[in-house]
This record gives sequence, C-alpha cells and structure tokens, in this order.
Amino acid sequence: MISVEDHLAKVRALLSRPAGVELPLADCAGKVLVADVQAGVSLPPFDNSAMDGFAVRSVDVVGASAEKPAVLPVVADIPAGRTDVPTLLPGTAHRIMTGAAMPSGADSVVPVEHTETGAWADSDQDSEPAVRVLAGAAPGAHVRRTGEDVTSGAVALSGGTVLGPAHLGLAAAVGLDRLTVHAAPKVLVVSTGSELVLPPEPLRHGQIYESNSVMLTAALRGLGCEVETVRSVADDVETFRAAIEPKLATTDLVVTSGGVSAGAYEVVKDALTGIGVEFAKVGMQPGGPQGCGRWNGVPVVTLPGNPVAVLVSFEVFLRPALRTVLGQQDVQRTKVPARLTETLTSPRGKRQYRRGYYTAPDRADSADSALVTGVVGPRGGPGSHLLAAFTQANCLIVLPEDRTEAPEGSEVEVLLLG
Ligand SMILES: Nc1nc2c(c(=O)[nH]1)N[C@H]1C(S)=C(S)[C@@H](COP(=O)(O)OP(=O)(O)OC[C@H]3O[C@@H](n4cnc5c(N)ncnc54)[C@H](O)[C@@H]3O)O[C@H]1N2
Ligand code: MOO
Repeated sequence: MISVEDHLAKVRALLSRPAGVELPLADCAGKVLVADVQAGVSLPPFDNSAMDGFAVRSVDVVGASAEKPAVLPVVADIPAGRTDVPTLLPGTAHRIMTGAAMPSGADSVVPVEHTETGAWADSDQDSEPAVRVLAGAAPGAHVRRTGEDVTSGAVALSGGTVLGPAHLGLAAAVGLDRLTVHAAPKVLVVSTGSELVLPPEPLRHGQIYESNSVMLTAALRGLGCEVETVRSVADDVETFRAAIEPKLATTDLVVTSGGVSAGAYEVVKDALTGIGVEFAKVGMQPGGPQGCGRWNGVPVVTLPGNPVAVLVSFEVFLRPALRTVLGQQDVQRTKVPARLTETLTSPRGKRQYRRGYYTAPDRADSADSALVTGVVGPRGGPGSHLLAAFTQANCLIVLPEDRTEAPEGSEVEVLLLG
C-alpha cells in the first residue's frame, strides 16, 4: 500500500505545463493567465464625475442650503466623451455627466438632486443659464480620481489567475483585447464497465446508467480542461485498446474509471499493466485502488469505478496536480477545523474522506473569534456508491490514517468544497 502523498507525487510528475496561447478576451473565460499583466493606462484614466450634476469649486458653494442657495452661472456643458479640457472660472459651474472628465479648476461635483436649474431649463434666450446649489460640496466630493482603481504600470492581473468575468472586464478596461493563457489540457475521460448503459436505453437487470464520465467532465472543465469522453467501454481488453489507442496522439491526459481492482475482469489493469502504467493500493478510503503512468507516452490516471471514489480521487489527486501544472493559485482546498456532530469510525492505516456538511462558527459566540470552530456532520455513510449523499455535502471530513475513531464533539479537519 502506498501513501496518498506518494500517489499524488506520481500523478503530479506525469503532468507538464501546457504551452501558452494568445486568445481574444471573450475566449479566455475559465482559462489560466500565463504571466502578470501590467496596466497600460490608469483607471480611471482621468479625474471624472461620479454623478450627473454640476462641477464647481467647493469654495464657491460653502454653506449653501435650500434657504441660502449659491447661485452660479452655468457656462459649459460636459457630456461623457468630451475630449477637450475646459477651464472652470471662479464663481461659475459646468454642467457635467457621470463619467465625463472634470474641468480644470473644479474640485467637486454637486449632484443634480441638490440643485435647481432655472433659466437653463427654461432656455430663456436673454437670461444666462444658472444653477441654484442647495448644499455644500466638500473638496473631492463625487470626483473619481485618476488611478484610484489601477495605476498605469501596476500589475492588473497576476499570472495563474483563473480568468472570470471581472478579470476579463479589467483586461478590456486597460485596453487589451487578447491575453496569453495556458492552452487547455485535452483530457480523454473513459468509463469502463460492461454494466454501463446510456439513456434512452432502458436498464436491464444488472445494468446501471453511466455517470462517472459526466462527473469527471464537469470537474475537469471547472479547472479549464477540454474534455472528450468515451462513455462506455466493455470489460474487454481488445475493445478498450481499440477504442482508446487511436485517440492518444491528440490527448494530453487520459483519465479512466473502473477496472482497476482485484476482480476477474479488470479491463484497465489488464490492458495497461506492463506497458508503462503501475497499479497500487493507496492508503485511503474511498479511492483505494489507483493507477497511473504513461501509455504511448501519454499520461494516464486510472481511477476506481465507484462514483464517490471517482470524485474523491479527483479532489485528492487530479485537482491539485492539474492546478499545480496550470500555475493556478490556491492549489489546495481550504482546510478548517470543525467539531463533529456524531461519532465516526475509520479503518486503521487508511485516510478516510467522509462527505460532510460544515457550518461555520457564529463569530458573535466568542470574544476571541479565532478560538471558535465550526461544526460538521457526515452526509451518508462511508460507502463509495452513496452518490446522493455527496450532493448534500459541502466538505470532505478527513480522518487520518492513525485515527480509527473520532467521537462526537471531537475536532476534525475538513476540506471545504466549492
Ligand atoms: N476483492 C476486492 N474487491 C474490491 C476491492 C478490493 O480491494 N478487493 N476494492 C473495492 C473498491 S475500494 C473499489 S473502489 C472498487 C473499484 O473497482 P474497479 O475500479 O475495478 O471498478 P468497477 O469494479 O469497474 O466498478 C466499481 C463500482 O462502480 C460502478 N461503476 C463503474 N463505472 C461506473 C460509471 N462509469 N458510472 C457509474 N458507476 C460506475 C460499478 O458498477 C461498480 O458498482 O472495487 C472494490 N472491490
Ligand atoms: O475505496 Mo473504493 O475506492 O471505495 O470504494
């Protein structure tokens, strides 16, 4: 039996960092940025108004109120997009819209709600447009300063970031239209088992609907992989080889499920033993039977068939290994301590990963919030076929190899999922 860490190290060593590709921003969602990106412009690029209103000098509206308004002639109109720089003379106002550049000489904006306009609105030809300012404005009020968000030359996006909508919006805002991201690893997911059928085929006794490839596809896509699936390969070595071997040339990683334990029809084990893939029992539950290696030079990770074992194996091996080679930050799930709501037992010598529901501590319960731990209760038993219970879980409870019993109320470590 090998340790979880040893198997993880083997899986990690198989994978290499994908090359960088330059893509239009819209195609970068979910991909991983290769290197830091510096902002070519500041954000905002110029001092501008946060409100529709009037740009003024704050000294000209000191003490203004509804009873004692400051009346200022409105001598310019500045819509968003105006590119010249008008100068605001003392004792005057400029009408200004949200996002428009501040005129030089103005240091604050009075929102339109705090003003009354007379002649301007009446468009009386003879009278000068004027604004009655009904409230004072502190220096800087409603002005968005140059570089307040991002300074030109600063790192706007860090290498290793998984690009989401806000990141891509920021890239666009600093004037980029393409980014260099890691090419998505091409992963071939293969489900093996003669019992597997796909809808709309009705189930016959002894058959089940295939589900592992669906889980793995979702999990791998969530890491930014491109996934192809072969959803149901019969437990026959020649059929397996014929289905997969032609695809290896265009694949970066093969992930199989099923056919790796101790039975008479272990198709994955039988097909790949002796040609570069090694099989071992890992000291964990679920997910004990594992294998990894190379097939025609292509990395292969072979997972056991039980659905919960598949997902736990993904969490423990594939997720951290892929996040590492993709240069992603936060390779590990967040670990927190929690008190058990019921007693759990675990086999000696195996690290047990139980599905659990973690409730964070109520910080108000203690003066020293660092001392407060959350609570966790198991969802479902240890059986690795109990997929429905996994859908009720938000964490994995980790019981180490040397811990055979964790009594109710005792502290355990949990890995927060999602
Ligand atoms: N004598 C022993 N028997 C078993 C051992 C052992 O050490 N000695 N280990 C058990 C453990 S733990 C696991 S996990 C399984 C792993 O076996 P395999 O990897 O060979 O997986 P299969 O036998 O093919 O399938 C196991 C189970 O999962 C279902 N399955 C498989 N693929 C899918 C799929 N794509 N979608 C949904 N369900 C799937 C399959 O029908 C089986 O019920 O071995 C134990 N036995
Ligand atoms: O360890 Mo197997 O992986 O549950 O059920």
